[in-house]
Amino acid sequence: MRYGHDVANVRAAEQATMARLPGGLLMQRAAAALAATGAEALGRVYGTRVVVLTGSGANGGDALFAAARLARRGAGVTAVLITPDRAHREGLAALLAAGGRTVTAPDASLRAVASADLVLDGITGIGGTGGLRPAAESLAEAARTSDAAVLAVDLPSGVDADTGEVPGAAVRADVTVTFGTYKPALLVDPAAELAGALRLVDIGIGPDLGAPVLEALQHADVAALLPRPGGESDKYRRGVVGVAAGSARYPGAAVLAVSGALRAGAGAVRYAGPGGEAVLARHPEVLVTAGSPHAAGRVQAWVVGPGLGDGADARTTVSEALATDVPVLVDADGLRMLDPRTVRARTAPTVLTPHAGEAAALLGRVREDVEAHRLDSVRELAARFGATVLLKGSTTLVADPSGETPVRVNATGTAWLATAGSGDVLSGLCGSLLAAGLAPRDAASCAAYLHGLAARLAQGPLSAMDVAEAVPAAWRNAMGA
Ligand SMILES: NC(=O)C1=CN([C@@H]2O[C@H](COP(=O)(O)OP(=O)(O)OC[C@H]3O[C@@H](n4cnc5c(N)ncnc54)[C@H](OP(=O)(O)O)[C@@H]3O)[C@@H](O)[C@H]2O)[C@@H](O)CC1
Ligand SMILES: [K+]
Repeated sequence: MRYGHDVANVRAAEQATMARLPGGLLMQRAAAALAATGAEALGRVYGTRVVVLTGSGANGGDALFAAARLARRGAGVTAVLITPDRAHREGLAALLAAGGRTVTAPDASLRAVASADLVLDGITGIGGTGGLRPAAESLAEAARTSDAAVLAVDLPSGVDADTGEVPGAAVRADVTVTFGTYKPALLVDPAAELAGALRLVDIGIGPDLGAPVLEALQHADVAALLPRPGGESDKYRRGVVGVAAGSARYPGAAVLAVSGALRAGAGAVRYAGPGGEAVLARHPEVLVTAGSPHAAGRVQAWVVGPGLGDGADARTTVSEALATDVPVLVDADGLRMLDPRTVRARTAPTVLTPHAGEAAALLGRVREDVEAHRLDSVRELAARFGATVLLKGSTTLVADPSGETPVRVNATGTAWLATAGSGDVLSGLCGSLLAAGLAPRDAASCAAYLHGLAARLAQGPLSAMDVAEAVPAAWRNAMGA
């Protein structure tokens, strides 16, 4: 598991650790790791040009100490002092002692950045608030347009550490070296997208960290959560999933949702709706009824919504599914028919799987607002509906209604997944895992993981059906088989 902790937690852990260790040791550990990553990015250190964007806090101190190490290995180092009278005193002294120089004039600073091989971004770390200020903004822009590798210290400056929001100008890094734990901004978009490759460095604060606010599943976690059929498994033990999706107008959504469900280990899939013929043509093993969910027979979870359209039948379908006492996943068109009171009153779990536009409609906001505040939005939706919410996106988020468990973040997705119908496959996949008995948060986060991994394994341009067909390979891959 990869964990993310908020700033208050990191600061408390830092205090507790520092009380046991000699002063300055944490910063030296941070600087050593930064210098090593910087040297790796440069290939050969001697004779290269390194520029430090130096802010007024300890983030700048880390960067200055790291630069001093590179200067001692023969790099020509220039520290751009954004607030010259407030630069980290010991860090600056170390750099000057190692032969580095400083620059403060705006023109000279921008020229130094433009001709650098490596830029160390030490403007702000976890102490930054709001977007970059104007002086820092032009330097960040110069770094972005230069050929230099940009190495962010702890976080790309300008992002909001706790929320992953990017309130204004920010640095775009190629690599971020972060200390002690991941900060939410490194895992949640839009900030995560500015961080580049991530490198987590253990500086010794781990034992003092409290509960994480974020978790990202890794292969081993998914392998431990996925169901394995035992010797005595019958179809009900493996889970029977009901799919109420598709319409005369959109039969494809039914086929895709069923495909996702079949490939995620369900013992059987029952389909209810007008798309039965199309479903059977592709998947003869499915038990089909033309009626509504009531007519479908016993299932252990329902997937309802993809391609339903918005007619009266669609409303009946959604309310019948919600009236059952099994887990229900609501997606796509089904999300437009949701009343928070009905969802909250359910005794079995409900999972909602909106993309940003659907989430915005549920929250009464505009899409851009949800995209800018993803973590907030997913938490608020989960609380408002009393449901587990999976907010789709380049980094998919899964929040539980209690608000007490860490939000799960999935990073296996690829841009190729933004293809028509891929969400239908995801809902089927997740429905299967719910039917197998996984807790809603586990089902949703494992489904997102497998879905993203399937798209990666399928490689390159792909259709939604390609994603569904690659799910078994993703499953085997996660299981290490
Ligand atoms: N945690 C750990 O264990 C360890 C942490 N370590 C390191 O410490 C870092 C945290 O250091 P920190 O607390 O000094 O804050 P930091 O991020 O340098 O920024 C604060 C300064 O920036 C300024 N400023 C604020 N907003 C701004 C903006 N938008 N644009 C421009 N400037 C802005 C603000 O100035 P002011 O508002 O007062 O003008 C303030 O002075 C952490 O990220 C890690 O790198 C390591 O040494 C190892 C151990
Ligand atoms: K930084």
